[in-house]
Amino acid sequence: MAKEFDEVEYTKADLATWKQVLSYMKGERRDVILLFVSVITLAILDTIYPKLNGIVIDKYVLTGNLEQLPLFAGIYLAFIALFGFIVWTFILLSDRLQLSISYQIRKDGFKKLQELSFSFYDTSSVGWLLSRLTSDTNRIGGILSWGLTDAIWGSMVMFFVTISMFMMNWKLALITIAVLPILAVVSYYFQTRILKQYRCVRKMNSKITGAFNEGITGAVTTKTLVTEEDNLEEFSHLTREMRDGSVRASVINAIYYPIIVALGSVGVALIINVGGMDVFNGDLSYGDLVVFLSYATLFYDPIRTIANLLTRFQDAQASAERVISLINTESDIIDRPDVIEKYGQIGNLKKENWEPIKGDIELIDVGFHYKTGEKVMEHMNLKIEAGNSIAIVGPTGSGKSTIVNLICRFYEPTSGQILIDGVDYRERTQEWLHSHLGYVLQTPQLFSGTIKENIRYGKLDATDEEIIEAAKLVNAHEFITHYPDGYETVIGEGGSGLSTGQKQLISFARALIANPAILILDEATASIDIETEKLIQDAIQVLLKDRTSFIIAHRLSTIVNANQILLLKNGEIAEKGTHAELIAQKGDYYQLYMGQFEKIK
Ligand SMILES: Nc1ncnc2c1ncn2[C@@H]1O[C@H](COP(=O)(O)OP(=O)(O)OP(=O)(O)O)[C@@H](O)[C@H]1O
Repeated sequence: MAKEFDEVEYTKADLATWKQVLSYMKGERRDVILLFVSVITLAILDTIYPKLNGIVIDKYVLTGNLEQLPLFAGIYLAFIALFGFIVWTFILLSDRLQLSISYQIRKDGFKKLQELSFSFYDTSSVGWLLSRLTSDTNRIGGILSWGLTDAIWGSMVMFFVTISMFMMNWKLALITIAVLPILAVVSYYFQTRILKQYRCVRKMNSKITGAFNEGITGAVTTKTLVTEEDNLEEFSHLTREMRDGSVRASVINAIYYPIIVALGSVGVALIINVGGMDVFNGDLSYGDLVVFLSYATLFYDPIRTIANLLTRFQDAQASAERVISLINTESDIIDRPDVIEKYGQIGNLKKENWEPIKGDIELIDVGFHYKTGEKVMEHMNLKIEAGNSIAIVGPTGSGKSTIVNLICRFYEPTSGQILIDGVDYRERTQEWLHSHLGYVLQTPQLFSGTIKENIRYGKLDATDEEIIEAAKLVNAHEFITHYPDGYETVIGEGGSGLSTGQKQLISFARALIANPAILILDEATASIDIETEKLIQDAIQVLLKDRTSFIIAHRLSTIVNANQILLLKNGEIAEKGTHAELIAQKGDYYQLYMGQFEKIK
């Protein structure tokens, strides 16, 4: 089953995962050290600041020694300036660390997505993958930068304040610390509940994103099926649940904060009570009492931060597991080490060892089943000589796409062999095969950019002349030059602004300029006007010339012109031959021809 948009599963901390996540900080060693130093310095300054107040009260205010106050004003100013500088430094460093970690994880994730085979995409939805590379990576980056900053600052403040308190008055120090366990338990209790609500809100948010996605991509279908009202009701239900979850989180927050403040006040009240007596008895100065009151607040504050961090860590743990599992996913189709050694891999292609390709293809006893399904084909044998075109026809689900996916090595046979120029294609790298392979999809995939750029995707170093030549050969030149900007015309995402036929012609030009030895053409079924249809039929013949081609064919002209026709039925080659031979056989192809192709002649 495809993974859900934002599957939320929470597990215990896993050291191996965190070790791998922490390795992303390796390159940032200098920033991490600087961050540690600045946060520890901040905690020290936080501890010193109340002491300054105590000294001013005891030494100058209470003694009336006011002439020294301007000196202290100067010290305060210097202190505040240093404080500001440290805060600036750690905000900058934390942000930088977060961005850099997220960037590196995202880069590795994207690289992995490029490497993974088709079978991976059979079970992972686009939404699920997007969540991994966006919100999950942000969460990991956040916990490693801001989370770490908060944790170090919080624990260091508590550490320095505790030392300072014990140095001043151990009795008051113990009273301050006594409130700590109650605060910690209460904070953890509430933070866990708040987090639970936020998870629920996030899950709803993911579902809403999914609903938006489906609403936008399926807008036409929704309208034609008149399901707007049902969709709206479903969407309202999701947004209501999200609102309710957010309100619940706010309510818990609203209860939590007064309780924390009240508990903190209990600590402060105890200090005033006991400390007041000590001042009265002369065991404590006024200044130190004021310092203790400040310390109580300073000491309790990090509890909230740390409790919040502990719960956020659980979230980040789930994110880390999902992202790391994605990054560690092994592709089902991998080249053998000795093959990589000889032919290289992306980043280090050893093209000098690449044999030129002719385009002979042979399937020997090929059997195949998808990971999740039953056998799609068994003992398939087929031999195609270089330069020949094969039209594959057959009912839906008969295995047409499967056979071309196997030839492209998007999937590998589960038994048997596929030979290219007499050699098992696993003896060479995927890059070798794919660089000699062109695939024109039924729905042409165009990218936002100019028409020229779209054609150039086929051969990145193509000259403008080559691009125009290719466009001319596939009958695209004329309509392109009709645009005021010609080849520089900017087309939108997915080729919006162009008709289906025009998109097809551009994708033909792109395939032609790549000049692959093996071409796969999934012919479009969409009917287009007669004039464009004729242009497309002619362009297909140009495209197929002198290369081994497989066409999942729907047009009679393509089928008739093919060197061989394969009629597939339940993953088997039911009939094979030229059009004339198969018509003469009066078998299934004949029936199909009479019943279906006849109409679309
Ligand atoms: N990714 C997949 N995972 C599991 N089973 C699959 C997958 N793709 C196809 N199948 C199954 O394999 C069989 C052959 O499918 P295939 O897509 O090759 O047929 P097809 O002839 O191209 O069909 P169509 O004309 O509808 O595109 C079908 O039974 C299909 O359900």
